[in-house]
Amino acid sequence: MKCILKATGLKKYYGEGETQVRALDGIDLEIEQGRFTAIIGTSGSGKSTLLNMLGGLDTPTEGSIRIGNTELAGLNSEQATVFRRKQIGFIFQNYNLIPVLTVWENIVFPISLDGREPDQKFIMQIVEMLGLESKLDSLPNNLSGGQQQRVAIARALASKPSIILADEPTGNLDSKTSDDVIGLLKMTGSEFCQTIVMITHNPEIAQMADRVVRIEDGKIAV
Ligand SMILES: Nc1ncnc2c1ncn2[C@@H]1O[C@H](COP(=O)(O)OP(=O)(O)OP(=O)(O)O)[C@@H](O)[C@H]1O
Repeated sequence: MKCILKATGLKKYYGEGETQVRALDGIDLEIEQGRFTAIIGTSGSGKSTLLNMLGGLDTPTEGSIRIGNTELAGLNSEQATVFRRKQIGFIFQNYNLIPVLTVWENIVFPISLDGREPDQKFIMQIVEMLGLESKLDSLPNNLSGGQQQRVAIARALASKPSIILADEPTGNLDSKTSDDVIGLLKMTGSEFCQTIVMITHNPEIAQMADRVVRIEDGKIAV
């Protein structure tokens, strides 16, 4: 299968000298297109740092990241922002919805930022899959945690990114809601042929992935 995301010799060090933290200490990782990869590891092992690097939200101390044919280090910050918005959908544990915007406005917000027209038909398909049709005019604070996370998923999918990066997306949800959300994410992922990379502490969710990568002390455990 085609490799869509490749990290080579990835290192991220914070600080210097005795207090230096080696959050990532030499990661080589290839992610295949269309697959669901779970990233697991103990707290502080480097999972979020890795995901942030893979999505270009932070820059490595050393090493390179290639997404498709694009080398992230070759982009200036403006190009990187545009690239991220088009190619990557992010989902975070805390949903990161904008409280003063309605559900619909939240979903289309990243697309409007790019000055693009939202594909209304496509987005309504996602909205229906996620069971959000009746909530489009609501404000996020009036929704349950599971509903808010579904809005965040819809927002991540709406710009048709090739990669979804999710950092503990179900960390704040009960187990039933969490299973539903992961099920929906897997379904939309396979429907739209998206590559999913997800950090999880939950072994049951990791079991649903095509591949599990364990991080230990900033390295991939073998
Ligand atoms: N901005 C920062 N400055 C200094 N150290 C940092 C910074 N961000 C992360 N670290 C350190 O890097 C290491 C890896 O952190 P990271 O958040 O990637 O771990 P994690 O595996 O995602 O943890 P968790 O499961 O608790 O979210 C930790 O020791 C953390 O304290």
